[in-house]
Order: sequence, then structure tokens, then C-alpha cells
Amino acid sequence: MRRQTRVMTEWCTRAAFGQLRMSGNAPNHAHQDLDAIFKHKRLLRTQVRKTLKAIDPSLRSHQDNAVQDIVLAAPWFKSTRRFCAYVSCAALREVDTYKLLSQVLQHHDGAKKVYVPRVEDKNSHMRMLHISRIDDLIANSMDILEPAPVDADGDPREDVMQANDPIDLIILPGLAFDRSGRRLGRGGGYYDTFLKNYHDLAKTRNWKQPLLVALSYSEQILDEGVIPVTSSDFPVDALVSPEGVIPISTAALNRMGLKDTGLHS
Ligand SMILES: Nc1nc2c(c(=O)[nH]1)N(C=O)[C@@H](CNc1ccc(C(=O)N[C@@H](CCC(=O)O)C(=O)O)cc1)CN2
Ligand SMILES: Nc1ncnc2c1ncn2[C@@H]1O[C@H](COP(=O)(O)OP(=O)(O)OP(=O)(O)O)[C@@H](O)[C@H]1O
Repeated sequence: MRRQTRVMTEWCTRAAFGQLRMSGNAPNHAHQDLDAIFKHKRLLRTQVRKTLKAIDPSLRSHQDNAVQDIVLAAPWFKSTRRFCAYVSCAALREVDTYKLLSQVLQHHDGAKKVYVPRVEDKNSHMRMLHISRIDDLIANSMDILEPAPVDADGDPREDVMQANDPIDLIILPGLAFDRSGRRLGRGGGYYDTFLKNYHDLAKTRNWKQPLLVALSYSEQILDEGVIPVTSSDFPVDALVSPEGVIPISTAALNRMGLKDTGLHS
């Protein structure tokens, strides 16, 4: 398996979060350990949300452009045929994807196929549905733009889980990341559930796994060991921040053309 070992490793907290420390994984402690991890994740989310709110709007906008320009210019993105991406939400203060999506969608030759999330229910269930234009999106109850289940002609949109061809890439949102590929989501479990399902589907069909690339403001990249994870958390293959691409997995080094360039050292 090309992914990092998905076992829970010892994690430690920063001073702000006290001295909580995992000391192994004995079965009779597993429940309390998980509770402690989820509690710690909640604390970290609160802290990161505060940090994000404090970023100056012009700096944020500069970072939004820088990250999207890096992706749009990258050979690994140019060669992508089918991918999933989130539709950014300003209120959530996540890296903007509007420029990225509109540039891809304005090429009506369908050079790239795009799938975006649609939340189906509160049980961590989201689908990735095909869109052909930005106008396909409407605001949901959380004020996130998403596609209706049917298109303008009333035909059901293609669900990536039912598509005949594999996707090459998933562009992920998140609240915080580290250089070992850990990702702190918003706590709904939507992405981890989807990633697990797509991973299993690709495996069954003998498809290459898609590259998992998260977009991050500089302030969202935390020191290693700070983000607590459980065995359900999917590590990302690479990060794109305004400073550039941070390849993490072997797959990222191979597919992003960054092998032996020294950029990742
Ligand atoms: N743009 C975007 N679309 C996405 C996600 C995402 O993170 N970003 N999701 C990724 O899962 C799914 C939706 N999940 C979401 C989970 C929480 C919140 C949210 O508003 N969280 C608030 C806190 C709510 C609370 O009080 O607990 C926040 O983070 O500030 C939004 C979407 C699918 N679509
Ligand atoms: N104490 C707990 N014990 C067990 N499960 C919990 C606990 N607290 C939260 N969960 C559930 O675990 C799931 C995953 O939460 P987690 O914090 O890993 O999400 P996330 O990785 O931030 O979200 P996403 O995958 O959408 O990015 C959620 O469905 C959440 O409701």
C-alpha cells in the first residue's frame, strides 16, 4: 500500500492544549482514547478558525490567487482528465477554488471532467457529482454552493462512484494540515467516508488511486505531531500552499514531477 501507515501514532499537544498524551492503545482504553482525540480535534479546530479569521483580507486574497495559479500552471494538473474539487465557501475561510473551477469549466470542449460535493445527509454522506458550468451550482442550507441531483434537462448528474472511468485527482479542503500528510477536517467525516469508498472502488476496479491534494493557506500548515488522527483519517499525498507544492507520498513525488529536483527536501 502506497499510503503512509494508517495507524494512530502517539500524538502530543502544544502548551495551549495542556498535557494530554496518548500512552498506547490498549482495547479497554480505546473508547476514552478516541474521545480524547475528538476533543483535541475540536480544540484545534477552534484555534485554527480564530487564526483564519485574523488573516488580513488582502493577504488572504493574495494567497488564494497564488495557490490557484500554482495548481493551474502545474503539469500534473494540466494532464488531469477527471478530478474532484470542493467549491470554496468564503464564510468557511478556505482556500478559494472559484478561479480554478471557472478556468476549467470555461473550456467547453470538456477537456477536463469536474465533480464537486453534494451533501446528501448528516450521516457523513456526500456524493461527488459532475458539473459542466459554474451556473450548475446552488447554495445549500450551509451556504455552500453545490449541484442539484439533476441537470437543467432533468437528467441525473453523473456520480463519480458510478462513472466508467477513474479520476486522477481529488482537491481537498481542510482546516489544518502538516507536512506528513495529516489533515484536520471540519468534523463531519464527509471526506474521510468518501475517500474510503472511492479508495475501495478504485481497488476493486484495478484503477490507479487518485492523488489527494489539499489546498492550504500558509497559516494552516502546523508542526508535525500537533494534529491528532484516528485510523479513519486519510492522509493527503501533497499540499499546495502559496509557497509551492509540498509532495508527501511516493505517489506525489512520482506523479507531480518533483522527483530529484530538491524542491521537497
Ligand atoms: N467547500 C466545502 N464544501 C464541502 C465541505 C467543505 O469542507 N468545504 N465538506 C467537508 O466536509 C462537506 C460539507 N461539510 C461541512 C461540515 C461543516 C461545515 C461547517 O459549517 N462547519 C462550521 C462549524 C459548524 C459547527 O458549529 O460545528 C465551521 O467549520 O466553521 C460545513 C460543511 C462537503 N462540502
Ligand atoms: N467521540 C467520538 N467518538 C466517535 N466518533 C466521533 C466522536 N466525535 C466525533 N465522531 C464522529 O467521527 C466522524 C469523523 O470525525 P473527524 O473529526 O475525523 O472528521 P474530519 O476528518 O474532520 O471530517 P472530514 O472527513 O469531513 O474532513 C464524524 O462523523 C464525527 O461525528
